[in-house]
Amino acid sequence: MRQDSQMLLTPTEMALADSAAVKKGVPAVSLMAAAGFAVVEAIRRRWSKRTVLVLCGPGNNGGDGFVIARLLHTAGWPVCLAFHGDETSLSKEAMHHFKAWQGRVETFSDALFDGVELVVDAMFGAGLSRPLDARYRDMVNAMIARKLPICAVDVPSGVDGSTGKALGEVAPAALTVTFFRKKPGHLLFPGRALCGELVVADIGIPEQVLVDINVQTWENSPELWCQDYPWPRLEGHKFHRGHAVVYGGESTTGASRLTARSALRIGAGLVTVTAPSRVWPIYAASLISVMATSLDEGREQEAFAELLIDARHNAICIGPGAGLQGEEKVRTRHAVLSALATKRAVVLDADALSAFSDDPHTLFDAINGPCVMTPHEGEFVRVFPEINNSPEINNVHATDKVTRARLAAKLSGAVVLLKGADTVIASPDGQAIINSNAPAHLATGGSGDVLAGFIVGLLAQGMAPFDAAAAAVWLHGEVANVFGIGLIAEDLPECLPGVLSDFKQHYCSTEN
Ligand SMILES: NC(=O)C1=CN([C@@H]2O[C@H](COP(=O)(O)OP(=O)(O)OC[C@H]3O[C@@H](n4cnc5c(N)ncnc54)[C@H](O)[C@@H]3O)[C@@H](O)[C@H]2O)[C@@H](O)CC1
Ligand SMILES: Nc1ncnc2c1ncn2[C@@H]1O[C@H](COP(=O)(O)OP(=O)(O)O)[C@@H](O)[C@H]1O
Ligand SMILES: [K+]
Repeated sequence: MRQDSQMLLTPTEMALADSAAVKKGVPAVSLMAAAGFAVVEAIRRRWSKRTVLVLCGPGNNGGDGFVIARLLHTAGWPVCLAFHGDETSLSKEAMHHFKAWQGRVETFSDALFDGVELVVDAMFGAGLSRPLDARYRDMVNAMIARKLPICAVDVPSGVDGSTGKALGEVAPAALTVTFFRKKPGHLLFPGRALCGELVVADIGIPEQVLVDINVQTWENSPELWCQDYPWPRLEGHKFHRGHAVVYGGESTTGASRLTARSALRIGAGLVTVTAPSRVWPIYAASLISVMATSLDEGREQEAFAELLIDARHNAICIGPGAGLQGEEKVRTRHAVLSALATKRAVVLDADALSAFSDDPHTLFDAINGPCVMTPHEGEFVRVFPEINNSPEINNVHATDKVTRARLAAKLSGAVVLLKGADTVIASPDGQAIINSNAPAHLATGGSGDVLAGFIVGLLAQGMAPFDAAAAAVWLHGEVANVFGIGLIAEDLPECLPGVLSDFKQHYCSTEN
C-alpha cells in the first residue's frame, strides 16, 4: 500500500521529511517562511482584519509564529507577539525569522489577551512528548478562559501528534494548519476534536522524500483500495460473487439479520443465515433474499460444521447476536473454531470475541487464515487484556489506539478493526489505517452489525481482509453521512446502493 497522498506522518517521520527536503536543497529558512505564509493565508481566508496575539514557543513552532506575526503586520493587522523561551537556543531558521520581526517582543502574561480578537498558538508542535512547563500552561489556561478563536500552528499546543493525546490541558482551536501531511494525532481523539478545522499546507517539501520513509499509517480513503474493489463482472454469475454465511443466535435475532442483509447489499452473490431450529421460523419468516438454514436441535454444532464443508461458503461472519448465555456461549465458541478451521475468510464480531474472554489465546491459535476482528473498546479489553493491562508489550508503549490495534493484529494474526469515532484498522504486518469520515449519528444500536455484514460481503467477493475492512468502514461512514441525522441501523444497507454508485463514478472510472 503506497498512497502517498493519504500517508500520515508521525512527528519523527515528519522530521525525516524536513531534513530530507533540506538535503535536497530546500533551505530550512524557506520551509519555515512557507509554513508561516500558509498559516497567514488560511487565517485571511477565514477572518477579517483584527487584533491578533501570536504566542511563540522555544522551538520551530515558535519560529513559524515569528513569520506569521511579520506577515500579518505587513498586511496591516494589529499584531502582538509574545515569546517565552531561551532566545539563544533558537534554531538557525527560527533565529533568522525572530530577527526579521521588527516589533516589540512581549513576555507571557494574562493581560496580553485584553482587546485581542484572534490568538495564534505557535507554542509547540506535533512532536511534544511531555506536558507543558508552567508558563506555557498559564497561557493555555488563559486561552481556554478567554474563549477567543484560536488558530493553531501544526497542532494545538499540548496535543501529541502521533497519538492525539492531550498532554495536560489544551486550548481547542477553531483552525489548525499543519504542513506537508497530516499526523495521526490530527485524526485520533481527543486530538481531532481539539484541532477544529484542519488545513494541510504545501510548504515546498518534495514528494520524493517519502520514498525513503517507511510510512505505515494512512488516512482511510477510497484511493487506498478502490482498485481492488470487487465490482460485478459482465460475464459473472452469483457464485462469482461469493456465498456468505452468517451465524444467527437465539435471542437477539435482529443482529445477524442486519448483518446478512448488509452482506447482500454490498454485493455478496448469496447469503445464508444459520439458525437453531427453535427460532428458525423467525428468520425464515422475515428473510426474503437472504436464505435461512435450520440447525437441528441438539446437534447445532455439528450441523454448522457440516454446512461449512461446502467450500462455496467462502466467507463466514460470527458474532452479531450469536449469544453468550450458558449453552449458547459454548455453541458460539464452537462455531468460531469450526469457521476458522476452514481457513476461509472469517469476520469475528461482538459475542464471537467476548466468548473467548477467558482464554483469548485459544482464539488466536485458531487463526491461521484470512480473518477480520471488529471489537469496540469494551470487546477489545476483553480479548486483549495483555495489551490493555500492561503499559508495555514488546517494548512498545501500548496506550494509543493505533499502537493497540497494531499489537492486537500481531498477537492474533487477524486484521483488527478497533471501532469508535476514530476507527483504526491494523494488519498483522504493521500497516494501519485511521478512518475519519464517520459522523456521530453512526453510533446507533446495530450499526456495528451492519459493518460486520459489509465486511463479510466484500470478503465473499474476494477482497483481501485489510482492504475489505477499510472499504467497509469508509462506505459505512459515507452512508451515514448521506443519510444524515435520524439514521437507524436498518437505513444503512438500504442507503448503500446510492453511495456505491457515487463511489464507483468518482473513483472507479473503468468498467470491469
Ligand atoms: N524544517 C522544519 O523542521 C520545519 C518545522 N516547522 C515547524 O516546526 C515545528 C517543530 O519544531 P520543533 O521540533 O522545534 O518542535 P517545537 O516547536 O514543538 O519545540 C520543541 C522544543 O521545545 C522544547 N520543549 C519540549 N517540550 C517542552 C515543554 N513541555 N516545556 C518547555 N519546552 C519544551 C524542546 O526541548 C524543543 O527545544 C513544527 O510544529 C512546525 O510548526 C515548520 O517551520 C516547517 C518546517
Ligand atoms: N462517536 C462516534 N462517531 C462515529 N461513529 C461512531 C461513534 N461511536 C461509534 N461509532 C461507530 O458505530 C458503530 C457501532 O458499532 P458497535 O459498537 O458494534 O454497536 P452495535 O453493537 O450496536 O452494532 C461502529 O462502526 C463505530 O465505529
Ligand atoms: K501549536
